[in-house]
Amino acid sequence: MSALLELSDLAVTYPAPGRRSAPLRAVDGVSLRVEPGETVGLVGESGSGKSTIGRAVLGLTRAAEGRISFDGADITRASARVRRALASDLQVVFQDPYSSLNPSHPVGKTLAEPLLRRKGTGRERAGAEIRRLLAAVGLPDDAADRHPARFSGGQRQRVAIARALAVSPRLVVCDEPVSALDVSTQAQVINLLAALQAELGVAYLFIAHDIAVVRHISHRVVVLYRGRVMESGPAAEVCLRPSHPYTRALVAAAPVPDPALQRKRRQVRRASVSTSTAAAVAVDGPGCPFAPRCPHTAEVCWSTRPAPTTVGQVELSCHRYDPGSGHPDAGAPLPGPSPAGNGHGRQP
Ligand SMILES: Nc1ncnc2c1ncn2[C@@H]1O[C@H](COP(=O)(O)OP(=O)(O)OP(=O)(O)O)[C@@H](O)[C@H]1O
Repeated sequence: MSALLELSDLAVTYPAPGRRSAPLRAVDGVSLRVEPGETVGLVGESGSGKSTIGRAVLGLTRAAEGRISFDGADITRASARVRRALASDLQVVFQDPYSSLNPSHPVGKTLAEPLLRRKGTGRERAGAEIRRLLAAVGLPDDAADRHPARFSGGQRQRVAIARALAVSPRLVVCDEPVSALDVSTQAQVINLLAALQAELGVAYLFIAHDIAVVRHISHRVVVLYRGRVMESGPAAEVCLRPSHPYTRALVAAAPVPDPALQRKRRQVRRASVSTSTAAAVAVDGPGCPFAPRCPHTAEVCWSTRPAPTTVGQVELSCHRYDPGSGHPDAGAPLPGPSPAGNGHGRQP
């Protein structure tokens, strides 16, 4: 059965700043699926290609190679007309709602626009729909008369979510939707997204650099490094028992409230990732992109790109992972409670 969203070997390149250098492969051979009603988290450090994937799905950036399909239809190079038609199925929530909401429009007008574009929706029906949407995202009716500047950051993000949901999309690309919010507001917005998903059956491609946030909302997680998938699988497996040294480093970097545990985690992180300057230098060689930072490298890691292998429900791209013994430190639980959140990843 076809997925709601499917990326197959997606590559996106950007022109290099200098004329002589090769174009940057910001996304390189990424494959993933999002099923209806599911949340797939896309996590990685800054520059790993997360937003580029989101933009390619939305048709804002061109794919250089590979295929993007939505509900079985190839949309990789969809025309503007097809994209316009897709807008009712495919929506986005960005990190900064202030820049994506029109500051001179009251919120009611912003929400009315997509509703009135729908055939057969008159002003009266749109008004009722706006009240329903505001209630769904936990805002009072009179929010419709206020301008974006009169809301807090968390409330503005609720407005952005309401606007995305106004057209009853089947998939929302959430690009760092909570990164600009304080921790307690983050939790409220995450819980809101999860509740709306349970009610409406909408799917999310949820992009964030914080693995704790991603784990809390996602059913499945895809870990990106330099545009390539390092590890993917059920959120609980990937985030609680990370196998790839890079995922282990990401998990160990997530803060925990206890300073003693934090110290132990820092030790794990140091053991997981080399932090030397030389190691931070980009490699575009034939090997594993993580090799310069990895403490487990062998010769093959420098010469050959690792192919994804399946270990239980997880897919890993690592030459050094041995399903029997793992890496020297893989599989062992990280010290202390797992990063924020009280669940073990969400069940589909
Ligand atoms: N328009 C662009 N032109 C040239 N290079 C770009 C462009 N957009 C992104 N890049 C580069 O592509 C790579 C991936 O960027 P991208 O923004 O997708 O990563 P990200 O994981 O979303 O990071 P962040 O969380 O910082 O946004 C980075 O090296 C970035 O500098």
